[in-house]
Amino acid sequence: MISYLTQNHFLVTAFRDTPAAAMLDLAPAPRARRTPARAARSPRALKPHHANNLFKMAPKLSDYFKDDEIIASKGPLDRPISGIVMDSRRVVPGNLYFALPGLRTDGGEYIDEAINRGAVAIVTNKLPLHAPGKATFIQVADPRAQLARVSQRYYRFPDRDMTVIGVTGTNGKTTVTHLLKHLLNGDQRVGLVGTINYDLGARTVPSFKTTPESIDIYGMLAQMRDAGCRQTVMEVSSHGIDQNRVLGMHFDAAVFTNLTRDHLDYHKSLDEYFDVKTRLFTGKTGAQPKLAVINIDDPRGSELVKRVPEGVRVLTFGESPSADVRAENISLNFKNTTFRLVWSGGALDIDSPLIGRYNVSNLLAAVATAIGLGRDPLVIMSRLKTFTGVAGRMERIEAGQPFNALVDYAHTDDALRNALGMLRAITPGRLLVVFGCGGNRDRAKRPLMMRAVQEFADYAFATADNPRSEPLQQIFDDMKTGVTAPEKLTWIEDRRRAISLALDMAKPGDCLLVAGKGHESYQEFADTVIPFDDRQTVRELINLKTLKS
Ligand SMILES: CC(=O)N[C@H]1[C@@H](OP(=O)(O)OP(=O)(O)OC[C@H]2O[C@@H](n3ccc(=O)[nH]c3=O)[C@H](O)[C@@H]2O)O[C@H](CO)[C@@H](O)[C@@H]1O[C@H](C)C(=O)N[C@@H](C)C(=O)N[C@H](CCC(=O)O)C(=O)O
Ligand SMILES: Nc1ncnc2c1ncn2[C@@H]1O[C@H](COP(=O)(O)OP(=O)(O)OP(=O)(O)O)[C@@H](O)[C@H]1O
Ligand SMILES: N[C@H](CCC[C@H](N)C(=O)O)C(=O)O
Ligand SMILES: [Mg+2]
Repeated sequence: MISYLTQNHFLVTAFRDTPAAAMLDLAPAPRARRTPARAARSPRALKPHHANNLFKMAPKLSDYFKDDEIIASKGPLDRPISGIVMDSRRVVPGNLYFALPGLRTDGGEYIDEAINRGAVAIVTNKLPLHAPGKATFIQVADPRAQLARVSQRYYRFPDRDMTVIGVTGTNGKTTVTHLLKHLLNGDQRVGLVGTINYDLGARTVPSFKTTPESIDIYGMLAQMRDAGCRQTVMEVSSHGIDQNRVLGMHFDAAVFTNLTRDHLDYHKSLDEYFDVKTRLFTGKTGAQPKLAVINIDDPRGSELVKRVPEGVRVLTFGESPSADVRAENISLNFKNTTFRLVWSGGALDIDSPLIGRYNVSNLLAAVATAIGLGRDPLVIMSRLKTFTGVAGRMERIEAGQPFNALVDYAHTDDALRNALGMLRAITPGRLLVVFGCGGNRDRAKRPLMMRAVQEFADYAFATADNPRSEPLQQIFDDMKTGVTAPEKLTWIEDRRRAISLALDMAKPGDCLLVAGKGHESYQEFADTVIPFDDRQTVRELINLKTLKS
């Protein structure tokens, strides 16, 4: 459990390892049927024989499992449950606890705790020889996969009540989902699940995982449905696919942005990372999408097109002349991006404040998806005009300083190369960078990120970016192996001080990029998370320095 103060000074208690739904009460109870207890409380109290009938109708444990999903069981299967949970610490009386095997521990270790807290049923991959107490035990082959199936049933298939769009790829998921939400927002409300927040229709809450656990996702989709959302856009991370967090989800469209190096701490190789992403398009997540929207400027995208099964409609996008939806006459500058978007049905002149060539790709992805789903191109065009950008993605900080200052979420070598390459081309003065590498993440990307920064920046400050439980010195040592120009680099552990020194160095005409944390409002250490927001810090420091001078 991690406690921290948000920038607004509200105490937020983040159970990073537990379902956000439990923590933030994101998951609604499934819409109640008239159970005997409810019926007795209601003014239209039922006669006893009606109550008996309703009791028979109340959902039971067995209603959430198909016979062939159960390998063996002990105890009654016809008992009602009060909710589903995957963390023993969150169990309340009447719950069904899923004991999931994990990378660090095994949920099976916490079965006794779950039962002590009142769990009435346990799903596990190994049945205990002597089942303790009166709880029902259900043995299944893959508890994580079963969790998704049960969650989907428990929340009554909310994905089938709305148009669901899943966006995957190494970079651009957040940008494309926010763009899509903006484009599709009209008569019908649009829900969103992703890195920055979860928009549930009636309320928006900060996010704790890009793609949350299946129990959270289905719970959130149920809330969106109840709030009147008929569409939802969702970032689908490779962890999410691999851990069956979206198993069984009916995607109306699946979007592929790109694939570059990341997360090789988790995936064995780039090929395996790609194979995992591919599952979203081939039906290996349980259901084939109706539409696949794929970036063919990326060689992995062209490969993906070949893997999409027949029956899934494919719409390709990119700068490539063979793309179904393509960009022509691209013009890039620091203020806006313009291009002509061409597809078989016509052409649109795009003018967007999103800067950088990669944003042409993001804009194509979003517009191609909206067109592919049959939305009116003229409405798309008019909505695009009012899209101002995504928090912490090339976000400009204007505090009266005589140089450009930007905060961006680039945290891979590819993203850094793109972001810095773009800024290099439009910066008359020097390009200064503050950046770090995340702890407990892909160690091998660290030297590559350093190399990318050294290639483009005139001067860089290497600092902390969520060291988590790794010693910062170890992260720095990994980064050091990528240093090519030590004279253009300073190591500063404290991120605020690194930003301060970079601001001291900046002169008119220069550009400062603070990369890696984007919208994040915290800095995560081994056992504490402190409030930290790059945007706020840059603004504050500029104001302080202006006052002093
Ligand atoms: C690497 C990774 O994805 N790890 C996920 C994995 O953790 P794990 O296998 O280590 O789980 P574990 O700690 O061994 O615990 C096993 C089970 O025991 C349970 N448990 C544990 C302790 C206890 O007292 N009681 C109890 O019941 C846990 O709830 C869990 O279900 O399973 C856990 C839930 O079962 C996840 O919360 C956890 O995500 C961690 C927090 C995480 O940081 N994930 C990141 C890397 C992630 O998923 N990121 C992607 C975005 C990536 C991108 O940028 O593209 C995301 O979608 O957010
Ligand atoms: N299409 C793209 N191609 C390459 N780089 C991109 C692209 N879009 C955005 N970026 C870079 O990657 C950073 C992250 O973008 P974004 O948040 O949209 O990606 P994401 O896929 O959601 O990332 P994450 O997996 O961390 O949630 C941006 O700040 C920018 O530097
Ligand atoms: N979704 C990414 C975000 C990385 C952001 C960066 N600030 C870091 O902590 O490495 C991850 O969890 O790997
Ligand atoms: Mg994201």
